[in-house]
Amino acid sequence: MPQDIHVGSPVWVEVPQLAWTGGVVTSVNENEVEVEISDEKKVTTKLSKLHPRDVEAPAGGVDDMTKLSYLHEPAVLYNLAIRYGMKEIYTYCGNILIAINPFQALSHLYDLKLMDSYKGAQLGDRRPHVFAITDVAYRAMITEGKSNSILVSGESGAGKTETTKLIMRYLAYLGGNATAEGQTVERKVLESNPVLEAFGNAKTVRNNNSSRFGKFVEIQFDRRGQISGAAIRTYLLEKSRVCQISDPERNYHCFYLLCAAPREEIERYKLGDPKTFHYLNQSSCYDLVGVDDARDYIKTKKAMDIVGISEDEQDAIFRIVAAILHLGNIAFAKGEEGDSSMLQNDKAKFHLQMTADLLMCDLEALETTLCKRKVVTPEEVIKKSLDPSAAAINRDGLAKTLYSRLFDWLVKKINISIGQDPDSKCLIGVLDIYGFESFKTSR
Ligand SMILES: Nc1ncnc2c1ncn2[C@@H]1O[C@H](COP(=O)(O)OP(=O)(O)OP(=O)(O)O)[C@@H](O)[C@H]1O
Repeated sequence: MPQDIHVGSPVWVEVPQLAWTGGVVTSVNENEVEVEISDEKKVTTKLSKLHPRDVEAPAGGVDDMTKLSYLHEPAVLYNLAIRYGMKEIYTYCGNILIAINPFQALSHLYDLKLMDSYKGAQLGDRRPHVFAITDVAYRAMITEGKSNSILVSGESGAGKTETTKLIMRYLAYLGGNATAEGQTVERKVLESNPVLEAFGNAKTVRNNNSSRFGKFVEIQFDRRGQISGAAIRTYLLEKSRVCQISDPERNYHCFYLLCAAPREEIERYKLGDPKTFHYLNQSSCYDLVGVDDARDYIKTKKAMDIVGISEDEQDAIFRIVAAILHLGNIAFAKGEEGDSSMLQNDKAKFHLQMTADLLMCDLEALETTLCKRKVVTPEEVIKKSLDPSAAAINRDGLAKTLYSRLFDWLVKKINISIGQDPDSKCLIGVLDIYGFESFKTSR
């Protein structure tokens, strides 16, 4: 709480909608303060809720917020807003870079000329930029001979994935030579993106293409500082989304892509309208504006070709995706014995049959797995019957495990295709992980 606020002090005061607005204190009465915010409009608030305002701060804001007289929330937000208004999306706070999503292509910010200008420059010599941060990480790696990491964090839709791609582009510029490895590795990492996105991204309230997993991209370098390999590690895939989605979000893209596949494939996997699948119809959102799922299905398959996933493997992948959709439609009813369950109807039997066919497993074994739980005691193994709701939970557990194993397998395959360098001297890791989101309930 500022001690020196008195009548006439310029302050920031919290107001609905605007978050913060500037004003001048007109009266102080113990803890109650009256602030004139504009056109003789006044608000009354507690002294502890006010922040001092620097009236001498530069009109165009500052490019490094450690230069601000006051480093509190309203000062930071105001500075970022002024700069954003001037299309300056990057601002430093010491050696941390803050990037504001421009939601429009700013190609002049990322061209070759600009990359040249950041090469070897000291942090702060040039305008704040993601290339400057990357350059510092690279130079430190070269001079100290130690690996380095860049952490990219922010809430959903903030621009983490785009920023990660820009970091990789700049590292390829620094550590690649036009004909060889650097470019190839960067290209391979980027080319694997559509595959990762089809299986790890989904539409959320904030972002139509939200990554629902954390990603650590390792760019490996040899002794000359040239890129010699790369690897992608993934974390914390949001498994619950496979079985549970809320309106107006979507499940993982791959489910909708497969439902929009050419007729031959739809018949092979006995699919149809996404509205007929329990794992998709919990939300009323099926289509995305500007996205053609049928076209993206073909694009994903092409990306799979590029990363070396064979036709047979692609069939196996989509069989699992289809099996998960059928699995979700296996509904249970109360069985004859107490606390037991059985398939609800012929429709459930059809989906069980389809799941077993697609997963190439025994139908009865699958049914038993869903309706019973194995309890291992020191003496024996008991099969305990499950009531319909426990069987549904069991079914969802299987769907989640199948999906996350499939995702892990894809990542492994992508890494083989990109190629790691076992003798790499150092690496730069880029961690793209969501943060700052607070949910009412954590799933
Ligand atoms: N630097 C940028 N220039 C232009 N557009 C951008 C930039 N950064 C982000 N965007 C736009 O914002 C959208 C969302 O960004 P992005 O997918 O990178 O967010 P994210 O933080 O990774 O979100 P999530 O955590 O949900 O995956 C992008 O699809 C792109 O349209």
